[in-house]
Amino acid sequence: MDASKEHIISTADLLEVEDLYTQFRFDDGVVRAVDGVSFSVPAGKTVCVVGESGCGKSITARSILQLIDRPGRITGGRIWWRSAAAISSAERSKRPRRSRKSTDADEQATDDSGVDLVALDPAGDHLREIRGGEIAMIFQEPMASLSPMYTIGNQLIEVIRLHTPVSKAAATDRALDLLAQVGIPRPKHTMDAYSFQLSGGMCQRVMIAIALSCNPKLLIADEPTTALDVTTQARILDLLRDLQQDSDMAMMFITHDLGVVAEIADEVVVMYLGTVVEQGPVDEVFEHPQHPYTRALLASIPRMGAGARQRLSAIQGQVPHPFNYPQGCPFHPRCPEAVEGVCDRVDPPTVWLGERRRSRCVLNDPEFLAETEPANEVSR
Ligand SMILES: Nc1ncnc2c1ncn2[C@@H]1O[C@H](COP(=O)(O)OP(=O)(O)OP(=O)(O)O)[C@@H](O)[C@H]1O
Repeated sequence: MDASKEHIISTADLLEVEDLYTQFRFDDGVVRAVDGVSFSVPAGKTVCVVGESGCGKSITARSILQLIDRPGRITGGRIWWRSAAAISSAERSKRPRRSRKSTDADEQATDDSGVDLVALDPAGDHLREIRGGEIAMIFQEPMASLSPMYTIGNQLIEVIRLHTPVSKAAATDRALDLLAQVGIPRPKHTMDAYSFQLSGGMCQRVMIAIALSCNPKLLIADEPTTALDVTTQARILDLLRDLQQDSDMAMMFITHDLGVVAEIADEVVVMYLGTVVEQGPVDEVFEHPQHPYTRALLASIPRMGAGARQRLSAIQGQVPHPFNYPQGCPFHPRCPEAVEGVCDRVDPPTVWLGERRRSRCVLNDPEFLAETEPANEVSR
């Protein structure tokens, strides 16, 4: 096992994404949406994934549950799911098959410490049980995720009964409890409403209730507040933070807003052009950012009390389209600290700066930089 993997694997990690590649293949090129991503989510903690638009945050999240539309495909890597249920299911899969529909792919996906979600049969029972059961996901557009054809109550009851064998009456009681838990003022009234009769904020609360209905171990939230007004955004964030703190649920929260990260994250994963450029405990990353991209992102946040005339520094240039993936460090064309002849030529090494802290930049590895600089190569 190489040194970088030793750091990633920890028994406390519930989810471990290991060198994940997801690509969209077209006649005229390949979009390398996720290009060798590794990170982990510890049980009960909130990990925020940040980066500008198009950096691969959503495709990483969707890859976890195999929700990638064609022509997209996971082309490499593993995604270890290590909940207690996944581990006991791994043990079950070693016994002779019984009633549960377990395919060869599902059996091969398991080892003693969990299940590799990438290797599960996309149409098999195992992935279906995990999706919406142990791992729930909420999206940016709550209205689009709810059906306008059925009442909120019907949709909530259906999800509850899909994953738990309870009577309709018991599912109705649970639905009412969940609506109250997510702060819906008149749960009984809302049970009979349709999504188009509710505000965006109320729809997102309903989606959170649906997500929580099976007591997930991990909630993946893909920019869940972006489509909402600022006040509603703050309320939904408070709700998610309270729910997460009251349970042992872990959260993977995708956002481009570092203000949100500062409020809710335990750890942060900074993505750029399909890669993780920096990762670590949120306080350490915010106080001592190691990657020039993280520094640029942080410099672009407006600061309270800096006065009306403060200048926001925008990051120069744009995220290149993954059809035009630059050679060397993916950030070098926009990087104010790029080293000519190095960053435009070689892949930056991943440098571990602590047990859960790393950065992917030659500046963090002076030895590698010294060895790679063109002047040194000539003299060798
Ligand atoms: N269905 C698709 N077909 C082709 N390319 C896609 C598809 N979906 C995403 N991509 C490409 O994959 C890359 C990563 O996209 P992704 O949606 O993960 O970015 P993101 O960081 O979540 O951005 P945003 O914050 O705007 O949601 C982008 O270049 C995007 O254009």
